[in-house]
Amino acid sequence: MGIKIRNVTKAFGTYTAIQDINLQIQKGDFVALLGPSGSGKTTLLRLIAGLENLDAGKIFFNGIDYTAKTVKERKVGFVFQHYALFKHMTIFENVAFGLKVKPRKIRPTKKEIKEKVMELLKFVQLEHLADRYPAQLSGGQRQRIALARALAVEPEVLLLDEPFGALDAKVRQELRRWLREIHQKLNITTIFVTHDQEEALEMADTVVIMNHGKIEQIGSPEEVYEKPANAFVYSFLGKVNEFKGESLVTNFPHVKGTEEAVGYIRPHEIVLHQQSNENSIPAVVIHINKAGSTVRFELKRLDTDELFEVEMTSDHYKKQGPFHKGEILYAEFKNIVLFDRKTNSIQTEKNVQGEVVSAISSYMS
Ligand SMILES: Nc1ncnc2c1ncn2[C@@H]1O[C@H](COP(=O)(O)OP(=O)(O)OP(=O)(O)O)[C@@H](O)[C@H]1O
Repeated sequence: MGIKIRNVTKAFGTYTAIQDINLQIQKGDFVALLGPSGSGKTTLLRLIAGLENLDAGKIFFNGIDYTAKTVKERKVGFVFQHYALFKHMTIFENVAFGLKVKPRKIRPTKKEIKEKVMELLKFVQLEHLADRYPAQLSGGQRQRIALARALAVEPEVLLLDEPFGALDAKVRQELRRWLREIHQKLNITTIFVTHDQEEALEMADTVVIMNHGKIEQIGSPEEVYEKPANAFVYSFLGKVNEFKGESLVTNFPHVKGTEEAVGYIRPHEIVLHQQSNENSIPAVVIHINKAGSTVRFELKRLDTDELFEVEMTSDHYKKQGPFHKGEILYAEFKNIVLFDRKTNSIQTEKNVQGEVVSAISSYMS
C-alpha cells in the first residue's frame, strides 16, 4: 500500500500540531518518523491511521482518497509503546481477538482462526506461550505478541508508535533486528515513530525528520546523515559541538561579524595534539571516559571557556595517549560545518579547516 499525504494540517485548539505536510510513502517502504518530543510524529501517525480527523489536506492510499475513511476501512495494524494487550485474555485469545470480532460473514471458522493464530505465534517465535497471560511475559515478548495481534487481520499498512520505547537497551536492540527481518519477510508498508535517531538510522529505509509540526528532511539514513538539509537535522542526528559568535571569530581570525553563523563539529572530527600547531586551539581536559570502544573527552577551551566533546577510538587513544585530567591539549577542528541561522541553510560542509576559513571569510565579508 503506497500512501500520499497532501497538504495535511491538524490543530488542537489554537495549537497547530501538523502544519501543511506533504509526504509520499512507497509501497513496502520501511519509514521512520523521527523528531524531538512534541514535533508531531504521533499525530501524523494517528492521522494516517484515521484515529484523528485532519483539518485540511488529503490522504491517499494507493492513489485513492482515504481522507474520509474510517480506521476499519483503512486496514492498518497498530503497535503502541505500552503493550495494549488484554490482561484477562491468554496470548492465544489476544492474537485471535481481531479475527473473532470480524463480522459474521467474513469471520474465519474456529479451526481457521486457530491455525492462523498458531502460525502467527510461530512467526514471532512465541508459540510455546499461547496459554499464558500477558502478565506472565517479559516486555519484549509482549511487544512481539502485540505485533502478532496487529498482523492477524492482514493489514496493508503497519503503524508502530515507539514500539520499543519502554524496553531496556539490550531487548530493544534485539527487537530492532527482529522487526527488520519481519519487514523483509512480509514487505508490508511500515511506518514507525521514534525520537531515537540511532533507532531510525539503523532500522528505516526512509527517514522523515520532523520538527514543530513540519518535515525538515526526507531521505535514506545515509542521505540525512551525510547531507543534512539544515542545522536542525545536523544537530539532531548525532552529537555535535556548537560554536557561534565570538568563538568562531577566535577560532578563525579571518571571520568578521559572525552573528548569523553557527559552526558545528562532530566530536570525532576534532583531533587532539600534545603540541600546538597553527590551526589548533588550547584546551584543558576536564573529563575522560574510557568505557567501551570509543574514548570520550570533555575539554574546556582556554580562549572562550566553552566546553566541547571529543571522541576517538580506543585503539587510537592507546597509540596517542595517555592523556590526563587537567592536562592542556591542542584541538584541531576538522570538517567544521557552517550554517546560516537566518536562512537555516548550510554554508559549507565537510571541508578541511583551510578551505572552511576561506568559505567563512567570503561568506562573512
Ligand atoms: N489530543 C490532543 N490535544 C491537545 N494537544 C495535543 C493532542 N495530541 C497532541 N497534542 C499536541 O500536539 C503536539 C504534537 O504532539 P505529538 O504527540 O504528535 O508529538 P510527538 O512528536 O509524537 O511527541 P512525543 O515524542 O513526545 O510523543 C504536542 O505539542 C502535543 O501536546
